[in-house]
Amino acid sequence: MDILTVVFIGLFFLMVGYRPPWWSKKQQICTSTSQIPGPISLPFLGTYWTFSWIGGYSLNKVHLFYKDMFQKYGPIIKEEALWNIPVISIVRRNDIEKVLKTSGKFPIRPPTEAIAYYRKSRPERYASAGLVNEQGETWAHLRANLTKDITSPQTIATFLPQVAAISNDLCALIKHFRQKDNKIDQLELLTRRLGLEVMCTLVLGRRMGFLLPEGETDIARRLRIAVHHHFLSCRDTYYGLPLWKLFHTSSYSHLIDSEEDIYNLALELVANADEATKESIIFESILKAQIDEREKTAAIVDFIASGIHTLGNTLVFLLSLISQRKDVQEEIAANENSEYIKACIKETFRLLPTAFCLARVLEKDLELSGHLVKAGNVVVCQTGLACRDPENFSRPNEFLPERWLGEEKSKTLASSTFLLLPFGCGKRQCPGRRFIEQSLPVILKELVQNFIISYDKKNVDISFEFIMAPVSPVQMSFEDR
Ligand code: HEM
Repeated sequence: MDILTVVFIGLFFLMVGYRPPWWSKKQQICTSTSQIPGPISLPFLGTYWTFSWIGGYSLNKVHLFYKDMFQKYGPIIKEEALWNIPVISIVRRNDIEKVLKTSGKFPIRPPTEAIAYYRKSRPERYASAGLVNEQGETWAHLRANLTKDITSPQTIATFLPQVAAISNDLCALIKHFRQKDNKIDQLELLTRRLGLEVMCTLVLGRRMGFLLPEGETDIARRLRIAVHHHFLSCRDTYYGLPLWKLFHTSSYSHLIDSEEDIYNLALELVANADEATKESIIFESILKAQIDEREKTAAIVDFIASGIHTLGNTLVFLLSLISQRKDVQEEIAANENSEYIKACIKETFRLLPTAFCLARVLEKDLELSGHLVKAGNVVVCQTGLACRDPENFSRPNEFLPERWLGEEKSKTLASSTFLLLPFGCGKRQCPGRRFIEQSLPVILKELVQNFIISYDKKNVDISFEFIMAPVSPVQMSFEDR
């Protein structure tokens, strides 16, 4: 074939519109974030309107918004914050993997700006924005100095007998509070009291009595409420219009009030420290850490506050799912094999994660679903939705702990890589992960060995409160086994 024939054939294909696959693939890469689809963005205000009465979505159902957006626009979508700053969400596994794998030495999780701003305004109390919201070298210094013991398997193992004793107290409390028909009226309040007792025991080294049947102590109630308000005001300042930068909005005032309450209550708890507290491994390691003195109180506050609702809500989700399957409860009660319980917990995190997405600031330019996204952009990995995608898991909306066991296990583990990340990923992942993963089986086993748990509803109603939370009140039955 001479050169003229090749040119002629080439021209012919160009004219009839045929393009080889490699050609169209290259051509499809959009190089500007403005080409990423998403809801209409208004000048200056961006896409905030979607969460108003015009848009029809509400912040407490933000997960439904993302579900609809991916259905409407495809696997990559763009929202715009104030000043039209893009926030990109992705749901495909290979995109999520790319983003999480490119994190460098100091991964950047977008901070809760309002907290960072407030803490900066109180230099007499705070030396930085704290472990959760700091970045770069300051974050790495805090992380290295504060998390060694809380992530150590040996240290955690010493706490497990206390976790068992606390779970026992929860069972006694359920027996005390349940009605004649075995129903507990607001289960979420009891599980958060458990979260409070567990976290204080871990950090302060002594039992606080927050689960005593004579009623919630004043300090426990105030701390539980302050942490709840804190999460809600974090959500409102983070996702709402950031008017708090101009003046003290009501959500910013709530945030400050709750930060102050939690700080003062934690100080009160520390001030009442007894010998046991002083001997606590975690408490001692915080006091000895080579960090600014102010960081130590902030760390105690952050550790206690991080665990109360995350643990309490996860437990409600777990119980709501196993309540649908009596056979699973029988298996847990009878089974000495911890693999089965771990499978139930994994399946709960897959279906009802308290943290349903992971955000990062991109450190490198990346091609995500046909779009070139530049370094510096905020990308949100929607892992919760990806875990319910039939492309990733068969029968994705069903609670099937079996998928994590036996023959199915390796297939499920392979398909869950970079998707099932309830505690995040990489250097910034949750330092409480190991403690929660070891404690939850102890708590679950204790409950299931005491009770047959049932729930009238098929699915627990969830609300976004900065983390996922069950809509109050959750009524469940606890019949003696
Ligand atoms: C069910 C319980 C919990 C869940 C689901 C959970 C989830 C998470 C997630 C998703 C992150 C973000 C990770 C990332 O960006 O990669 C995180 C960060 C964090 N969590 Fe947890 N968490 C739980 C319990 C705890 C507990 C008990 C503590 C107390 C030790 C804790 C302390 C923290 C801290 C300090 C960070 C910030 C870490 C950093 O940025 O370096 N969490 N958690």
